[in-house]
Amino acid sequence: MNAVELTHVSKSYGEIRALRDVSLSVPEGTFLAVMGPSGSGKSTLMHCAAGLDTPTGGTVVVDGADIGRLDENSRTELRRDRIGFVFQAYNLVPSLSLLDNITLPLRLAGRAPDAAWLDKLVARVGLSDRLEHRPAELSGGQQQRAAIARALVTRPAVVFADEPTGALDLRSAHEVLGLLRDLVDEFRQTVVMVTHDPAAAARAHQAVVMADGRIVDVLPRPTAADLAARLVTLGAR
Ligand SMILES: Nc1ncnc2c1ncn2[C@@H]1O[C@H](COP(=O)(O)OP(=O)(O)OP(=O)(O)O)[C@@H](O)[C@H]1O
Repeated sequence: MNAVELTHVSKSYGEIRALRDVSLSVPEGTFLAVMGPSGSGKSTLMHCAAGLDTPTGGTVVVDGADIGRLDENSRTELRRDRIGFVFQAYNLVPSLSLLDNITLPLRLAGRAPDAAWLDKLVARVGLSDRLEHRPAELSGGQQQRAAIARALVTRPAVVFADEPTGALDLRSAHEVLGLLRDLVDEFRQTVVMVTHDPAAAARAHQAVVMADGRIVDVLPRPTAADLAARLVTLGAR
């Protein structure tokens, strides 16, 4: 089954056509990277796929639910319970401990943590001995790993990661990407990641390249060199 399925999705902002007839399937348990020059529509694609923005045309199905047919409450619930988000700037709550940050989505949903899953997740992201710390006491890499645990705590159908390594040094970025890939391989977590970095996208199972609101390339098992070369030709147009 597909965790996410976009069919003929378009999105216009007035005269600007940010997405033009985009169709895309993300099978469960796979890792997809979305690349493309600035302004090509990556964020718009992700926002439409995550129910944060409403397409002008086409359909978006997440975890079997046609988002366009849901009322606002059901869409909010779907986002809260079935979708995880990881941002470039981590977006942890500074006043909360790491543990409270990680379990926040469950509290918002009025759900009790599954203790076994929480332990496993926290151990897997390497933060078991940091749970009482505040975000400011942690490195950027540790904060992003906490944000990844927070995104996974509800066992969502899909995690959307927007430039998750954009603020990290090379070594932390490598760790975070390795972690995302492992979560896909070990837990069959579906991940969709927007990135400008060909080396990051090369960790995905598949990469799509966007230009002018369209998907212009689909690369299975992408290499950093192939992606970098493709982006150079797009940038040169
Ligand atoms: N809220 C908005 N109102 C008007 N135009 C918008 C809005 N959001 C995006 N756009 C336009 O839609 C197009 C696609 O933007 P989008 O942010 O999706 O690109 P992107 O590939 O994510 O770029 P970047 O890599 O710079 O983040 C651009 O022309 C942008 O200016």
